[in-house]
Amino acid sequence: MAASLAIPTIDITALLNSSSSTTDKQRVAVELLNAFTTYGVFYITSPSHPLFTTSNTNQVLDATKRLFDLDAAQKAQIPKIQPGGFTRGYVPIGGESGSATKELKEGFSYGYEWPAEALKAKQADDSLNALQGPNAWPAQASLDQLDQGHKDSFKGTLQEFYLHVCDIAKGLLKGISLALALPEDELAKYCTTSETISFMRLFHYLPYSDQGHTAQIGSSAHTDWGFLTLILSPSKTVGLQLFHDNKWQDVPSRDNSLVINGGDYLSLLTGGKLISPFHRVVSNGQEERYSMCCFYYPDYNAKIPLLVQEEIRGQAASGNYSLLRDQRDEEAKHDEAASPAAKDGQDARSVATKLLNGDINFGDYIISKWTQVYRKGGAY
Ligand SMILES: O=C(O)CCC(=O)C(=O)O
Ligand SMILES: [Fe+2]
Repeated sequence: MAASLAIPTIDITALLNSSSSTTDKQRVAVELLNAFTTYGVFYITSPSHPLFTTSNTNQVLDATKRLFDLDAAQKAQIPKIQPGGFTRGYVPIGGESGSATKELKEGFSYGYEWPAEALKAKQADDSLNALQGPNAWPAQASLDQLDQGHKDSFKGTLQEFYLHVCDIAKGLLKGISLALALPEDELAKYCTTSETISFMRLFHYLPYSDQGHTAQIGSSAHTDWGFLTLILSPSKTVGLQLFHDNKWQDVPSRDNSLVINGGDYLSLLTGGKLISPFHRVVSNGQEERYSMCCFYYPDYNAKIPLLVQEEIRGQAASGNYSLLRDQRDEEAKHDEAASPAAKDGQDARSVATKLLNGDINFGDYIISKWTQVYRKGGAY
């Protein structure tokens, strides 16, 4: 097993209460700055918040397991995610990869639950952006089965979990703003409608025996593209790893806490000062692993202004950002015509330059990213 790092756990309570003193918030901001500039990965907790309780973790884990325990025919009824950025529904094994390696996981992706009337009105006047839309829940008969004999509803549990995690993300934005010596509400300006385009992904990783992690992997080495990733992983077995000091090192889950990863967007905003960590998910060859990951995005229309002046954008762009890298598999890279990243005669690299230059917004860009990691070969 790889060595373990001294990754801090930060109590973010002061960022979640409107009555907190500036001193208390500043104290958390200092810890965040330290964690973001050392690893880009850390744990957060807040003992008084319902999210960080064993009973909540068990409830969310139980709902997740129930879903993946559905039989193949029921899973086949759940709409599968499609290329194109708006990812809702079932992710079949092999249906996505950030590299040419097969990722041995299945997933379920959901996000903001629009009130029916609001959704209808927005669909009628065509005012939804391309990352907004309805969730793709299992069929009603499957939902009934998922709820049978359980006091907590499957859908209700997951909806509440999503809202709680988004609240935590909003709290973190305050702390990160302070960490950057910016007004507390500065970063929230880039995330005014984040809750409606961000989403949660439930993952079920399957064990594989290749401990070189080359033939198969849980999640290929990558950085996350958005603002923040918030991960609940009750599995105690090895899984998430961080590339640090030139080697892969375990980031084991801790009770009553979430793992936070800085995203590429946040890192680029800060000229690379806050790290978007290079990470992957591996199997120990024996156990299954479950995780629930919220990918918190900036607004669809967000650009990437440089908020921290002490470093230049050229330096930032030289970092290892998956956001700026072509993640299609090798075969697709040779088939430029079939690649949306290549539209208008642009290759993935020059589209990334457009993003950095502010000529394309985050939402339009991220759609091409999702198409890069979509894999046609997914099977149940
Ligand atoms: O499952 C995890 O713990 C992390 C997954 C991940 O890194 C990702 O999907 O971007
Ligand atoms: Fe990730």
